[in-house]
Amino acid sequence: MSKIAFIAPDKQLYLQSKRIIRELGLETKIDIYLARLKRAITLAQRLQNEDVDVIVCRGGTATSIIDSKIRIPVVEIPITGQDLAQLFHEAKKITGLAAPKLAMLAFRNMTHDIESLSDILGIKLTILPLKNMNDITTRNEEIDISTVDVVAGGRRSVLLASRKGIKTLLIKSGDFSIKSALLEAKKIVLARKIEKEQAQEFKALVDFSSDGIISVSQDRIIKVFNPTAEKLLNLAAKETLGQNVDTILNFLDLNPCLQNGQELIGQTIQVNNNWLSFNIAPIVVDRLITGAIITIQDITRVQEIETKIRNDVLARKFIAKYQFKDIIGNSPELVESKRIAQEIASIDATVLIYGESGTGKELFAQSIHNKSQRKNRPFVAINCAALPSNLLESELFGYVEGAFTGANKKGKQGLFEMAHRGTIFLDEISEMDKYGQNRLLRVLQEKQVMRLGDDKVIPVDVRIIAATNKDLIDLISEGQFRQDLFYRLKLLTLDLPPLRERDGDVKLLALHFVELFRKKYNKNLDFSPETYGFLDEHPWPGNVREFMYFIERLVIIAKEKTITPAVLGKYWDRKHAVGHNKPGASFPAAAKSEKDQIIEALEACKSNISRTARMLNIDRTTLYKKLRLYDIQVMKSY
Ligand SMILES: Nc1ncnc2c1ncn2[C@@H]1O[C@H](COP(=O)(O)OP(=O)(O)OP(=O)(O)O)[C@@H](O)[C@H]1O
Repeated sequence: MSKIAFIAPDKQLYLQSKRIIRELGLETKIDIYLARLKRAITLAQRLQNEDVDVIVCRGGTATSIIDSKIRIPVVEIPITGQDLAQLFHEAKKITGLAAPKLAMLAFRNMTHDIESLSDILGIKLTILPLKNMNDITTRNEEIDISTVDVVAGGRRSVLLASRKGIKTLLIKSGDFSIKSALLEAKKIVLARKIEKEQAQEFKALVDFSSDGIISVSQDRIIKVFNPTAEKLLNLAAKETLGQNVDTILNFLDLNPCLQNGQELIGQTIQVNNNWLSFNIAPIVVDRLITGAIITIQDITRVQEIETKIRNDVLARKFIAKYQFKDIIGNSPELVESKRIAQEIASIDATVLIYGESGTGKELFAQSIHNKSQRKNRPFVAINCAALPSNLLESELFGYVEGAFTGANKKGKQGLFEMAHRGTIFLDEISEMDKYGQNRLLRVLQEKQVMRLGDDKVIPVDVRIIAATNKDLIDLISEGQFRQDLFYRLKLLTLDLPPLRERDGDVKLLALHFVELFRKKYNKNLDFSPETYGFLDEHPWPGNVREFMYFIERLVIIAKEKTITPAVLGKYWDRKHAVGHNKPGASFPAAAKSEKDQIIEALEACKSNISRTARMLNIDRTTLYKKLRLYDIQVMKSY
């Protein structure tokens, strides 16, 4: 099948063009057909489907094919100056007049420049333009025999005119006209080849792009819908191509782009539970907006890559290491807490953990994360009491370049962004100030964060586990805590019992920690059976943490191999006993000022906050407060 099809409406033109094509040596490149009007249209449509690049045709048949909305170009055989000169010459000959009055019925596309030529040749010419085949009859009826000497036109026009008794001339295409049409067709084939190659390259680019790409025409019809767009929007291209974009992407406003050429960058929209980023740009041809290109990115993917890079770069591993099996304890209270926590793990909702300091709130939070569907995603923990409120906010929500004095030049990703798809553990939530609470509430409500100093929202999918050792209801009544935030947080609550209420757990924990620290410090040490009972009597106000540090210290400093209650008394830490010592085992409280005591303890513990708090036998929150109260600077970061 050749790329050029010549459709001759009559036999004479068929034979003439066949000869010309042979003369030009184009037999293999051009196929010739004989067909008129309706049959020619059907033929053209078939040829278009058979990959023909261009059709060559003449007169009314060419007009009819073009009108049939065929998609491939149709080259019309023009009426050239030569054809006209020949026609006018014959008109003079058959009328015997020097200046015959000639009426020409011709399709408009055939009559370019005819009028100026008729002036030069001294012919009185009236052109009766034809829009379609029906016009032939109407125009013929309009011809006034008294004012016309000759009628020229196609086969049908000539037939009707001769019935009126007027002299007629058939407009014939000369060889030159046919050749120029064939050369034009050859040029088109070449241009289409280049165009097709470019389209192929463009298609490959679009098909393999990791971005979704949609192209829309000025009249809002979808022209391109690539495979990534299909995947991201969960729509098949065959259902969207040719459709109005407003019915398919009704959440996008294309007016500013299609009407004013406005670009839109990074509009984030949630589609089918996926956060997607949309860019819209106009297609401008010769300063006219001819359509728009929409590109789509999966934010989740972008964020995942960003988080991964960031984590790799910062070597910050947001990993939860504990699991439920690491939580030691057999007491019914603890067993029940573990049971509830495991139920909670399977539900993807906000959790609020209540428990005194050191009861294992973070341990439970990590275990919940590790048993949840988010277990392969980040677990990010932050203690809300550890940082002054403005720093806490920038840590949690991030900031943009120049958001505040001292802000990192390039801005910073907040922990919420880093925790995307994972869990964030907000310990000591009661210490978050009102601004932080407002922002947190927005995150919970809208599932998006806004960096400090920014006006762009970043969608985040984070499960929040908050913990407190304070009664939030008391804080609400004091106006310190937002009630609406409280209700949002307490969807699932978990109460952790203090160690003093866990029957039998002290012994289990003692065995566990002795084993742990014996290995760690390579010491051989055991407890006598009575010692467990002795340890059990202590209220352990700092709960498991306090107990764990106590055993660690004992393993390090005891020189005896077996720890009896008497040996225990010997190593009972005096400072450790301030305030909450076991009844009857009180030691004199230090006479130093509280500030000095704290500074001394900080030095002894190399600024380790947890150890310092343990040494002073206060919880970490209280220590942070006292540090602020006495304006004590801690050199090492905590
Ligand atoms: N049941 C337990 N079994 C083993 N280790 C425990 C248990 N409970 C707590 N721990 C250990 O005690 C320490 C304190 O636990 P964790 O930090 O989870 O307590 P917390 O309630 O979050 O404390 P705070 O409120 O002071 O932040 C951790 O080292 C943890 O591993």
